Amino acid sequence: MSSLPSLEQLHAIGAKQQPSYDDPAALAAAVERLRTLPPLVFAGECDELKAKIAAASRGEAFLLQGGDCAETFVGATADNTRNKLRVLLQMAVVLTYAASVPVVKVGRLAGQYAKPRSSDTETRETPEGPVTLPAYRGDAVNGFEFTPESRRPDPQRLLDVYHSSASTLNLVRAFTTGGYADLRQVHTWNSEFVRNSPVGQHYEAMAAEIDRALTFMQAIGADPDEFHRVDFYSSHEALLLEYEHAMTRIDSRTEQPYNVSGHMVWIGERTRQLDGAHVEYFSHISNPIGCKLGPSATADDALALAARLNPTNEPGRLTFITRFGAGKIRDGLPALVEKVTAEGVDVAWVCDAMHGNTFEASNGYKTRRFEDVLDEVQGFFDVHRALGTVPAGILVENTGDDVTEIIGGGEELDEQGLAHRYESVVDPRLNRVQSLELAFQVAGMLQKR
Ligand SMILES: O=C[C@H](O)[C@H](O)COP(=O)(O)O
Ligand SMILES: C=C(OP(=O)(O)O)C(=O)O
Repeated sequence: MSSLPSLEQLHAIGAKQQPSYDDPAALAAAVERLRTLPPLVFAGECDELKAKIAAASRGEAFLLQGGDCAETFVGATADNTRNKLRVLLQMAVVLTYAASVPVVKVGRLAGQYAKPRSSDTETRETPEGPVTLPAYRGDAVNGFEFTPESRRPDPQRLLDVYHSSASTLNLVRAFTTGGYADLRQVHTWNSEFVRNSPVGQHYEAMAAEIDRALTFMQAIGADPDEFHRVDFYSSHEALLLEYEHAMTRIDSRTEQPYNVSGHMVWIGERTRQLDGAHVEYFSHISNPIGCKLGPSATADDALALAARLNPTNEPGRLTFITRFGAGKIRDGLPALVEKVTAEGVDVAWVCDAMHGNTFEASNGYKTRRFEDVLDEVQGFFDVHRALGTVPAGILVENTGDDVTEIIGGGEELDEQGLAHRYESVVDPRLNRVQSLELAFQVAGMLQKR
C-alpha cells in the first residue's frame, strides 16, 4: 500500500481511457472541491467486505455483483434505486435459499458513472452528412445527447457523480436497514409483472417456504437481526483518475489510503496494463479490488497483476473478474486458474458473464444472448469443478425494470423485441425476469459446487 502517488505522477505514468478536458482550471477546482467532501463509505466497511470476499474465495459464501452498465444522473431516482435493489435482493434470496450459502451483495451502483469506450469518437449520419463527436463516456464525463455541447467533457460532472452517489447510497442504506430488506418482505419484492411469469411463480413458491421457515424460527424464539436487514455494498470501475484520486483518503485507524467513493472498486479490461497508471493507483489503496481478465490475458499476466496488486497475498483483497465470452471460457480460463492456484496466489474468481458476449443485432442494437450469459456461467462452474477450485461469484449487468435489451430467456425476446424498451446508454442489461431466471440456474450450479 504505502503513500499514494500524486495525480500528476499518475498521469505521468500514462493513463488510458481518460477524457480530454479543455478547461484545466475548472478541472482543478472540481478536484479540489472533491477532496474536501466527506467520504461516501468507511474504510471499516471496506475491510468487512474484504473479509466476506475472502469467505467467498474459500467457498463459504458467494459474491453477487450486479447493477447498471452505466448509471445516469436522471436515473438516480428513488423508484429506480428501489427496483435495482429489489432485483438483487430477490436474486440473493434465491441463491441463499436454494444453495444454502450466504450471498455477499455488491451493487454496480452509487458510482458507476464512467465508461471506457472502444473508440474516442462516434460518427452519426445526419441530413447534412456524417457528424463526428466525442464518444459518450458516461455521465461522469459528458452527456449522452449527440450534440457538441453535450459531448464536451465537463469537470463539473465529477461533483455531480459525488452528489448522485451520495443520495443513492443514502437511500440504499435506508432500504437495507430500515425494513425494506426484511425477509418478511420476500413476497412484496415480487412485482405483478414477475409474479405472472413462470420464474415468478417459482419464486413465489420459494418465498412461501421461506415464510413458513421464518414463522417456525419465530415460534421457537429465534429472530436474529439478519432477518431484518442486509449488508449491501457499492462498487464501480475506478476509471477517472481525477475523481478516484480526490476520493482517496487516509484511514485514521490504519493510516492507509482507501478509496472512499465505493466499497469495492475494479480495474477494467482496457486499463489493466501492468505499467499503467490504474494498476499503480490500485496498488496503493486498501479496498477490496477487482481486476477484469479477458481472453487476451495470459496466466503470467494474472500472476504479475496479483504480485503488483496484492503483494502480501491478503485473502479477499483481489478478485479476478473473468470475462471471456461463452465461446472462449472453457478453453481460456483453465490455464489462468491452474497457474494462479499452483503459485499459491489468493484470489476470488468471479465470472462476468456479460462483457465477452456482446454483439450488434441486425437492427443495430447492442445486445447479448441470455443463453450465452448462462453458458458462460456454466463454463465457469465447469472449469472450477474440473480443477477443484472455487467459483466465488458472478457479475451481471442488470436492472430492476422490464427492459428489452438482452435477447432470449424464458420470455424469448427476439431482435425485433429489443426496440420495445431499450434504455441502456451503453451496454445491454438483463431485465427483472431474466435476472431471476439466471439466479435460479446459478443456484442449481451452486448446489452442485
Ligand atoms: O461496458 C463496457 C464498455 O464500456 C463497453 O462495452 C464499450 O463499448 P463500446 O465498444 O461500445 O465502446
Ligand atoms: C467496462 C466493463 O467491463 P470490461 O472492462 O470487462 O470491458 C464493465 O464492467 O463495465
